[in-house]
Amino acid sequence: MTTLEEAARLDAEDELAAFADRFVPITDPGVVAYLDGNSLGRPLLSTGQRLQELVTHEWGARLIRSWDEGWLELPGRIGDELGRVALGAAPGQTIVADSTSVCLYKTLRAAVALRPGRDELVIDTGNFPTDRFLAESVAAEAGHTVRWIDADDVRAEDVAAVTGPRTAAVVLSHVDYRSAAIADLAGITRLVHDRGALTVWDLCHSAGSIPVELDAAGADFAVGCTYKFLNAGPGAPAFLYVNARHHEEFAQPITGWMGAADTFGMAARYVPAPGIRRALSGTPPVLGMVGVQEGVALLAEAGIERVRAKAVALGRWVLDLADAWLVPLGFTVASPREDARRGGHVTVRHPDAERLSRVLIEHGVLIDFRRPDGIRIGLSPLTTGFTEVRAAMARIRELAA
Ligand SMILES: Cc1ncc(COP(=O)(O)O)c(C=O)c1O
Ligand SMILES: Nc1c(O)cccc1C(=O)C[C@H](N)C(=O)O
Repeated sequence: MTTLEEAARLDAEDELAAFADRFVPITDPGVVAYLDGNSLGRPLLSTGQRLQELVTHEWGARLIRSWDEGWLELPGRIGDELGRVALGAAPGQTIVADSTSVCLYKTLRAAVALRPGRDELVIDTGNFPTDRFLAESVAAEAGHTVRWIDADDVRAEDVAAVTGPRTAAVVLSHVDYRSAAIADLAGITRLVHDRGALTVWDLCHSAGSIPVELDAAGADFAVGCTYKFLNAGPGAPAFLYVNARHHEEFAQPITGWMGAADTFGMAARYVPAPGIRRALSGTPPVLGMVGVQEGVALLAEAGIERVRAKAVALGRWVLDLADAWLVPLGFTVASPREDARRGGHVTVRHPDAERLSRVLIEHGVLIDFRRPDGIRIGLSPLTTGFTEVRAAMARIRELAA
């Protein structure tokens, strides 16, 4: 069923439909659909209000006193809430800081240092560039070798094939940025631990879209960004998770004063802070953290389970429309069809995807193109509607015909 009536029925039954009103409305009449929330989530109305208040009151009126009146605590406080709402992480293990790239660098260096005598880092060739580049540079710094998994959709058996007594750490994305394939976080973590190595999970395409159970899986480290499904804003700070069992030995390379035991003691030597705070380096980006706080608060209201249920329904809707309208035109579906294996977007492939993506964007269908031939349709359950998706798919059919 691909009718407008069916789309209207799905929208009417959508328990999360009202959450769209909490976002800055799209006023550009040229926009047919925003399907790129997995690259940049839409802004919450409350973020604008909170930023205004912060500038006027906390910054403008309270001035420097605000650091002691709450700002210094924000990275850990928001981290704990994010951990509770979306990551399955008990308090004291998640902190908001830096960019995902920098958090990856810190955790990779720390992971390698925790496994002396081992000299291999494992990553897949399909991973996001920042992950691959950093695995290579950390390996070069440590005198390690990168062992590549040559797969788009990494399975436990692929990891098993390249890990062994030389493996120090394995870096993987939980949800693949191109295909949306979900990796078996718990199973792979178990397998990597059986081989004596550590895991670093990239949760960029999971956080705020699909429930993650880091503690239950016994994960070692995780990083992720907040500007996608958490709607925190362009360049908003990332997050980093370190399982409590590693806190004492967690040694990250950017040893700034904010991660030191006594930040204002102006000590002669760096002594790391106890707990997750040692993952910090410099002054926390307070303005950027406002967006994270608002995004996490909204997610807490909506509930990650309901968000996931709607992401699955939206994904199925895209697949139904793609099968009916796009496959006959030469498209193929690159994302897993099984709901349990597909994250929060659907990618379709077409030989002319690059040109078609440009034309689609010109016509108000805001998707993105991922090399070599993928059109990525991002589904953000707090803002995306079923009628909106249908309108976009109809436009793709029309422009590709
Ligand atoms: C899987 C993945 N890792 C990392 C990043 C990027 O991290 P950063 O925020 O440092 O640009 C992205 C997206 O930008 C991503 O999709
Ligand atoms: N972080 C981005 C940026 O600074 C500019 C443009 C896009 C991005 C993205 O987030 C891309 C995204 N990680 C992806 O999966 O493609």
